Amino acid sequence: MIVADGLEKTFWHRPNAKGVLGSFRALFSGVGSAKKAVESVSFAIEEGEFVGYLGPNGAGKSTTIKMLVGILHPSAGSVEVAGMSPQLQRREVAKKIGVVFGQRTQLWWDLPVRDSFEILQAMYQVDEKQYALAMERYDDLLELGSFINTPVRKLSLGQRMRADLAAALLHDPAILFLDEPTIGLDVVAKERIRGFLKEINRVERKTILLTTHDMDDIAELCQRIIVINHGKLVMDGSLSALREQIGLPTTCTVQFASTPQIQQIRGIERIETNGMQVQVFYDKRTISTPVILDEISKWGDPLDITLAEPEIEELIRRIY
Ligand SMILES: Nc1ncnc2c1ncn2[C@@H]1O[C@H](COP(=O)(O)OP(=O)(O)OP(=O)(O)O)[C@@H](O)[C@H]1O
Repeated sequence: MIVADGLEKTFWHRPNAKGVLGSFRALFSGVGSAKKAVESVSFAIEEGEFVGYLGPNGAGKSTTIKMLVGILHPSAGSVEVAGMSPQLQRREVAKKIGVVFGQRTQLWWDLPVRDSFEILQAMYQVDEKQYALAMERYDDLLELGSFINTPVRKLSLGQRMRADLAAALLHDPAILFLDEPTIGLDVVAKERIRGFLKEINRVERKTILLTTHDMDDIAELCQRIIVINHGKLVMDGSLSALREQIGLPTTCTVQFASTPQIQQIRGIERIETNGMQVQVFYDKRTISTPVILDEISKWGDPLDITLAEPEIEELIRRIY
């Protein structure tokens, strides 16, 4: 469905020049430096997959998406979306894809939401029957009814995102590219968007590629994650594979009745204390939980013991 093969994008940064003449000089002087925003990135995404495309700020995520949807031309390598080139067959590819950039809207700012939808209907040549079906389905899932006649500029961020998602889906594309669709939303609005995305992936088998900095988006939605850093692909696999690969520590938190007499335990990663609370970080592949509990019981009287598997935030932090 989506194939990136040795994908690269180099941007040319020129020094700041003063005035129009200076800008022209800078343009033709050849002075400046090349910045590889995306470097030799390859992956293949099958129909119906829900993939998280992750990386720290400036890693090259948006640049990749822009090449996948045909906005940018790769400096090297190739892209295939629904069996076509987004650069050479932009119109045909546009019919197969829906795109949402969380930071920007594709709707007309001063027009009511419904008018934007009708413009998009005409642009994508969606027939009346399909349009009515889409409206019914997405109104049901996204509850558009309460703001369908409101100008886009008056919508809350959550409402705007719901309208943008419906707009991206009006022409029933098989593939969705979502660049930070939950950015800036409150917890309830995020949950609503996630529920919607899960539904269209599961029921309609939409293939979804999502960039996000929200760890709950990843945990709840993505069956597979691809991580890039400094433009290069550093990981591609399931979350559980990632956990195994990184080998992050399990945390055992113990609350003692009185100040514990802590002894070092061989083979653990580290111990952190906070008053009468102690946290032991260990890799279960090296040392078992019963051994840890046995050692801890020698330190004093535990009031409460909790075990926690590595947090997804910590996993991602380690890769970055
Ligand atoms: N049009 C451009 N011209 C020059 N440099 C650019 C351009 N677009 C992006 N870059 C640079 O390419 C690099 C990757 O940017 P990109 O926007 O793809 O990162 P990102 O992973 O999406 O980051 P974020 O999470 O902050 O959105 C950055 O160093 C950025 O400054």
